[in-house]
Amino acid sequence: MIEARGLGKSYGSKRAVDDLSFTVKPGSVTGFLGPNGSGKSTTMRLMLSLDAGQGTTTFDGRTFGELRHPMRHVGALLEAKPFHPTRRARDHLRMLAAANDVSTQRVDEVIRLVGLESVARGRPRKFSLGMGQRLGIAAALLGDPHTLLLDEPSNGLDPQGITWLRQLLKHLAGEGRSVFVSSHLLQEMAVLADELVVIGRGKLLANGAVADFVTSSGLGTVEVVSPDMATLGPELESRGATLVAGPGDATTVSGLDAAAIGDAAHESGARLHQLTTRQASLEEAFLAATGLDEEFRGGDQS
Ligand SMILES: Nc1ncnc2c1ncn2[C@@H]1O[C@H](COP(=O)(O)OP(=O)(O)OP(=O)(O)O)[C@@H](O)[C@H]1O
Repeated sequence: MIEARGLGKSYGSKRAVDDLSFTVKPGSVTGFLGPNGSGKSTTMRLMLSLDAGQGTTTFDGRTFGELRHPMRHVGALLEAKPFHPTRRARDHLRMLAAANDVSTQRVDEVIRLVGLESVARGRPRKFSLGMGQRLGIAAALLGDPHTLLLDEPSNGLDPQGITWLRQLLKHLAGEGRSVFVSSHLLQEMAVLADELVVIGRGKLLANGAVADFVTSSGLGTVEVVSPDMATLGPELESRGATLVAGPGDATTVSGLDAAAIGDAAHESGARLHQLTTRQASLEEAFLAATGLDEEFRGGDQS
């Protein structure tokens, strides 16, 4: 279990992270989402006491600094290519292993796990971004930690690599570990994460189950087909719904769920031929939650 309490950090007059508190549960993948510059990387550095700032983060009750062999408790990937360009990949991992009392056998195990066997004796200088990420992930996994903190681990991975990473992180969470992972890829997060921490301009916007975040956006709609729409339409509007014609002969209703629409149809004597709930996507919910908190916004295409 990770518990972050009152995290804060300013750069000059800019408040990059502002009184941020959240929890990350074991046995699940927790996605860390926020627009560009919202403070994700700063938060992760604060959690590991790599930046001076306010607040505390505990990992199963202890701060990072209190852990005797930190790598055996918390594995972290914070930036792309965090290794010496000319030190061979395997030697880099062996050095980290030695410093943390981890066996050489484990070094070879993680090299296999991330699929770098064929280049393990090569120098990272020649690695692609994706290969570098795999080496960073290998380093994070070296101490077989109970907690993982990964900043944009899918950066530079190809589609097969992203699928591999998803399966790996789900597997690790399934073993009871806490996995905290930031990503810009919302569609990937939608299939990877069970829980979310969402921030905007350094402040917490949401912390909870992905499904609750999407439902609470209120962006879900219901497609209704009824031969008695002339009766049902005004009835739904009087109950607070908004109606839009289509698709096809359906009417798209927002503001009421399927049960409320079914009740309204029953009470007004309207026949229902179809009632289809359409959930909002994580992307729609994220954009609705962070729309006003976006610092860097591209221009409209016109
Ligand atoms: N070393 C620094 N000096 C000054 N300002 C900084 C520094 N590092 C980060 N910032 C500022 O703090 C804010 C948060 O940055 P951070 O990198 O934590 O955001 P992020 O959510 O990780 O961004 P991205 O999604 O683009 O990687 C930004 O406005 C950034 O400009």
